[in-house]
Amino acid sequence: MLIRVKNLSKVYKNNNDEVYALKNINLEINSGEIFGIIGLSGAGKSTLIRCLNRLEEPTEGKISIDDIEITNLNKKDLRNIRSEIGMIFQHFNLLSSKNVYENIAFPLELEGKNKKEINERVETLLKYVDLEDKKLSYPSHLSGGQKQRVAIARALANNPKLLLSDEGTSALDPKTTKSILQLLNKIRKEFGLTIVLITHQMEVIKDICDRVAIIEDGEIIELDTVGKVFANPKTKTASEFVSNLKTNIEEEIKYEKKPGSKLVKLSFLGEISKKPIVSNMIKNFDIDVNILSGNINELMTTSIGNLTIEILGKDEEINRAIQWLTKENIRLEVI
Ligand SMILES: Nc1ncnc2c1ncn2[C@@H]1O[C@H](COP(=O)(O)OP(=O)(O)OP(=O)(O)O)[C@@H](O)[C@H]1O
Repeated sequence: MLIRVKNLSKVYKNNNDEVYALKNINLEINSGEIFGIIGLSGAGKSTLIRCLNRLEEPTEGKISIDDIEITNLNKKDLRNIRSEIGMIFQHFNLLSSKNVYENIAFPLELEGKNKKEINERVETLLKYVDLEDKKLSYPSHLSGGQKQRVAIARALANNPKLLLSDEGTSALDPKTTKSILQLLNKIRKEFGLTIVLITHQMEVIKDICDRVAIIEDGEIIELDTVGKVFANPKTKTASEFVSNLKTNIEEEIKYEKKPGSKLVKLSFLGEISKKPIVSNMIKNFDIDVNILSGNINELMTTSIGNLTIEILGKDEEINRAIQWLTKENIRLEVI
């Protein structure tokens, strides 16, 4: 589903208080894309994702989904389009009095499907999310990861074209988070679904998203492919999110810099990481290089390498080498 958001604003009014939760948001999300929205607490993420299915009413602006302007729809048409949008939540929102089978069957019952259709669909979904052995269990007897699998199966029951995830992995441990993200990616690939997710974890963006919007105080302050934001974050907030990912910073700090040397942190995006940059640098300039730390972050569509090196030599030679690195389009930071 192609989503277009134009000049979207949301103001919450409580008595005499006004909160500007979203300020003039513009974005397009492509069909089949996994689009991440990241921001700190209170930035406006939930408000934004909830406006996409009108769980929250926008104050101003337009939202269209596959060229249908949802901001204008009457209740009946809104219900129809909502049946094509699935949603999962941080705390799963399962019905505690219904077992796994009944939770997944619930949206199908609301759609008026007959028992046979419901049974076939629920069995298929149980298999898909790998929970066939839990079909008679109640939510209170499931782990967080299992609960989210049930919620995903329920969200997929009516074959939606768009899946919204409101912090869908925030309550899960890192290993379970990975497995849920893998499941979401499998769903996107196999069903061609568009997925929009909000999160405050850069790890989630790194692992699964094609593009990311960074939201702060109700505004989008950065929007690009995940690779570009990782390799070259433009705002302070984006830099902080990126650097919060595990790096070998501690080792760098422990390392004692020798007099006359420079510590340089290099970031390589995609193809460039395959070039023998360091050995070319040593050949071209009268310098020595010590590699202090390195890591590679695998993103959805590319990879980013980070390398921290110590360059030893005469000042002017080191500076020439640094200039050369910049010309090779390598992002670098002298520490
Ligand atoms: N129903 C409401 N009434 C009044 N203010 C609200 C309401 N819902 C959200 N807000 C305010 O709108 C702003 C954005 O909130 P929102 O929940 O969208 O942020 P968020 O980025 O999802 O935060 P979190 O990560 O903590 O959930 C905040 O200042 C919040 O206090």
